[in-house]
Amino acid sequence: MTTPLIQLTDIAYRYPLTSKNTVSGLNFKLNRGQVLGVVGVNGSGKTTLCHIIRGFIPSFFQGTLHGEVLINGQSVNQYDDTELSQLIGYIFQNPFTQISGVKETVREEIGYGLENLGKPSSEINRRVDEVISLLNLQPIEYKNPFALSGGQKQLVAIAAILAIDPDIFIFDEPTSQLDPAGTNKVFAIIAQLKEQNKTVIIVEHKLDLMMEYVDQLLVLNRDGTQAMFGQPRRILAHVDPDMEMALPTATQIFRQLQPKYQLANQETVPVTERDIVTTIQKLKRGGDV
Ligand SMILES: Nc1ncnc2c1ncn2[C@@H]1O[C@H](COP(=O)(O)OP(=O)(O)OP(=O)(O)O)[C@@H](O)[C@H]1O
Repeated sequence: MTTPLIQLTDIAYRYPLTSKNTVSGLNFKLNRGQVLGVVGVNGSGKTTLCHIIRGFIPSFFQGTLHGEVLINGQSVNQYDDTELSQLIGYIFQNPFTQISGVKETVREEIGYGLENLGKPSSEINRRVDEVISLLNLQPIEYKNPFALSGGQKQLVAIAAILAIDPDIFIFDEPTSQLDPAGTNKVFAIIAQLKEQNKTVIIVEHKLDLMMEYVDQLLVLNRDGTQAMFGQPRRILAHVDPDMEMALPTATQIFRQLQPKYQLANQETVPVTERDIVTTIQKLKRGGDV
């Protein structure tokens, strides 16, 4: 049996000076090449979970952490900082957090992570050129990172991580500052990462878009406990209506069609546009869904 790339066992964490756990009962595995979507209401602990996987907790945030995070079979705390930055790329929810503040151009900013890893300048230049062209950042290449809009900063933050080419990418709401064109660009990159067999964890409120790419879904309850983990089509078939969970449009349409066409509850439900179109086509032909 292959070792999962990421494995969480009985994770519970409490921030310093707080009286109860922010997240608890987290147990799941992710294999290389899988894309995990993380959903839950505001404050349910999505960012906290990302910090735990990246090892920022408890090294940076302190507090009380129970349980174990294994990356490739080794505890995340046993990697040194350089190894971890090369292994896991982290795109912060707030791109302002990610800008180093020590570089004067976008080009230098994008190469900064590689520079810290001690890469030769020829390699840094090659990688920076590649990601600038991938994300069409040529028009802002020589701008000061602080002069950028929020959306541009977000793309530069993503570019800097892509340049490092880690095995694992954690995207914490990567499109929060982006317009639809920028959002599509980010999802196109996620599709590419998936083709390259990278492992991706993404926190994202744009459920319909996210469903096109994720293999696994983790749903957090309001209190930071794990509600569900598994294949999206399966787990969304079993969402308790009392959970106040936002559902993808395709799943909502299916739920609305169920009473009209007397469709029994299924083991799987449509989660993408293509899923629901196929379901409707079958219904029109009078077939089973
Ligand atoms: N440094 C901290 N110290 C104490 N409590 C914190 C700290 N950071 C976050 N929290 C609390 O932990 C809980 C989970 O926060 P977290 O940011 O992980 O949730 P989230 O699901 O990512 O939220 P959002 O969707 O709003 O980004 C919240 O109640 C938050 O106020």
